[in-house]
Amino acid sequence: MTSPVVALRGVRKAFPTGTLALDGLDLSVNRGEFLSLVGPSGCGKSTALRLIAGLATPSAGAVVWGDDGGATRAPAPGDLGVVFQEPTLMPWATVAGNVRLPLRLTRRRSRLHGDEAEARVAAAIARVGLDGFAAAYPRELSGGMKMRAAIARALVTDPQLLLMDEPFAALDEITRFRLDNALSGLWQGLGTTVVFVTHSVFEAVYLSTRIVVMTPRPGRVAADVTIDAPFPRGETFRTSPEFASLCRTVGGALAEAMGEAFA
Ligand SMILES: Nc1ncnc2c1ncn2[C@@H]1O[C@H](COP(=O)(O)OP(=O)(O)OP(=O)(O)O)[C@@H](O)[C@H]1O
Repeated sequence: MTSPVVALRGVRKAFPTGTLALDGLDLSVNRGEFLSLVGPSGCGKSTALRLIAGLATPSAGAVVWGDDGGATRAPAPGDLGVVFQEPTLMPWATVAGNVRLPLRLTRRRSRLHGDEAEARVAAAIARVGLDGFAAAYPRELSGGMKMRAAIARALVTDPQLLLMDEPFAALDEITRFRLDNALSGLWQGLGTTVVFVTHSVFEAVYLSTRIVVMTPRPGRVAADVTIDAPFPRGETFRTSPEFASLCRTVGGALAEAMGEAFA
């Protein structure tokens, strides 16, 4: 029996410009899963993520948290981690200073003492493979390292849900593969629920336990595909016939959603 962390129920989102981004979107995010959203450009993937993050509100329908039978209780600060395509680090602060920020914003609630907060920051930095860079400034880091710092910052509060909007899209392919591996390892180790937006069917299949394919705008669910290949999934999986077959299934569902034939 799966238990939802959050569900979008009959969600519609219309912007004041007249754009109808989402209409009739029903999507449950189950505890512990790695869920990817794929879909044509402009179908409302980021909008769906922003609604879950509480950065926007639905025009109709509801965002329902937990098993509370329909209450729309928003999560407490620190229960959510968000990572965008741009790492958005504070340039004047070190890696440790950037990673510490969410703890400073939520410390009163979590009553973390200074030492405990520092230990959490150090652990988060180590988790993403940035040992030795705690005192470095963002300008001293590569694009991949900046993204690792952004992930450490998102994970430092041990969120129950991690939302990621095309986090690796701007990185070169080798760095992207490395970060996919690092993220997959983190997810397996932490048991956090992840919702991940990507344009890459390959990346979605490699990382996910489930992929939701969305229709063109206004977005809703076109297909829901379970990816039940075992973890860890290294290069052996990436080059396997099973991987190729799953990519064909998801690619086919995407082409169908777009009303195209998939060769
Ligand atoms: N704040 C806004 N005001 C007006 N229109 C918006 C706003 N945010 C998004 N949109 C529009 O809503 C639609 C969905 O946008 P969204 O960014 O959610 O799509 P997406 O699937 O994430 O796109 P992409 O894959 O290209 O990143 C688009 O047509 C976009 O232009």
